[in-house]
Amino acid sequence: MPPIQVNDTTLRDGEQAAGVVFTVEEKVAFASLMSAIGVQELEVGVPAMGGAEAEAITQMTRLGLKSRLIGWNRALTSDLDASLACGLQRVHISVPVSDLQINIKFQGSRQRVLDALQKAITYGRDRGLYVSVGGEDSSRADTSFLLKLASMAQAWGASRFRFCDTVGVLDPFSTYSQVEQLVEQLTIPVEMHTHNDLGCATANALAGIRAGATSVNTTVNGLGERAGNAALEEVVMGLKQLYGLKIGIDTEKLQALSEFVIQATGWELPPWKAIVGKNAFAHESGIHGHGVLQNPSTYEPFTPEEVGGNRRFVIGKHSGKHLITDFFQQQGIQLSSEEARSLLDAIRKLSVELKRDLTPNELLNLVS
Ligand SMILES: CC(=O)SCCNC(=O)CCNC(=O)[C@H](O)C(C)(C)COP(=O)(O)OP(=O)(O)OC[C@H]1O[C@@H](n2cnc3c(N)ncnc32)[C@H](O)[C@@H]1OP(=O)(O)O
Ligand SMILES: O=C(O)CCC(=O)C(=O)O
Repeated sequence: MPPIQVNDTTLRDGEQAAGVVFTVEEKVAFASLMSAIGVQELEVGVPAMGGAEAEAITQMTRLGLKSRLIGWNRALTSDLDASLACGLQRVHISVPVSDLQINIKFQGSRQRVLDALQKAITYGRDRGLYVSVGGEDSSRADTSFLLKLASMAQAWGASRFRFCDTVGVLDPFSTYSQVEQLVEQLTIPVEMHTHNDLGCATANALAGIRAGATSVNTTVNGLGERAGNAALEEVVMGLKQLYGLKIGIDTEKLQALSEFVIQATGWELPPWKAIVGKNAFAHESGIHGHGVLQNPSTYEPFTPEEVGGNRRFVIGKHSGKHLITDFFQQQGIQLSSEEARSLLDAIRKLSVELKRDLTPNELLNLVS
């Protein structure tokens, strides 16, 4: 596989999640953190919004970060002026490519879309900008128009084309075949932008990469419009675990990044969230505990340390004697197997009554 890069859009599509606002300080701190852990590119926001958004982007451009910074724009020269005013050297220009979206935004005229795109690309290139182009709603577009627009964008000077599954309607198989055609048609890199409306965002991002895309949009915790985007932590660990690709991002910082976004949004994650959820490395069940105590690989695909997390053993309704014997041993209490058996009955009873796992104190009280 060719080298893959992440273009993380937590600061743009992530913040578009209904109800989320990052402060200027949070945006700047997040960008610095992402740069420090090796994320290659950051889509930092929408300069045309002005105000605090433009202020945050301007501050980020002055930091001299290692990550490349790119701003999101409509196909309007006024949007590009706003990006230039923030000091950005890279711009992403988005145009709708499905007829459904073209009807809403370009009066149903494909030609108007092409004209606006040509004008915007030329305007950006004339000012020395790196130009990436996004085909909004690519997955629902007429394929021949998508391929035509992408080829023309390349001819007009675009340096990358973004394939967007804007409303998350593809599965990995359809993603693969659509992206494969784009990759075959273009000489510029293709970037994946996938949404999670059907729970396929990460799988589709990886399928696009398998089809030849070399850049991928992610957001930390999968934050983003509606059901969110492909999660940074899932895509990076997917590339590493499934394809053996280490893309230069320090995976041991994934947990800290996730916590940063939880703090900044005020939104907790479901405990079962892949990679960074509270239960991603937690074990309560007897059979799992028995296995993990001997060899964590029995029920863990990789170590929690690899993603900056912790292994937790939880004692509750589903636990078995090995797990509770180990817990009490760590408290300096040796249990015979009969004692463990009778304690297990008490643990189950109390756990059912309380409808949850037991705390260390509750467990010690049961013994005393
Ligand atoms: C799939 C995506 O996530 S796309 C990114 C969407 N992100 C956002 O919308 C967040 C930031 N957006 C904003 O702050 C505002 O929408 C702004 C500043 C961009 C524009 O605000 P407003 O001028 O108030 O317009 P509003 O948002 O109501 O409508 C969008 C306008 O952009 C036009 N537009 C939409 N997409 C494009 C495009 N790719 N190229 C050119 N024009 C476009 C619409 O046709 C509409 O035009 P109109 O003002 O002439 O009717
Ligand atoms: O960059 C684009 O063209 C649109 C990106 C986007 O947010 C989407 O399609 O969901």
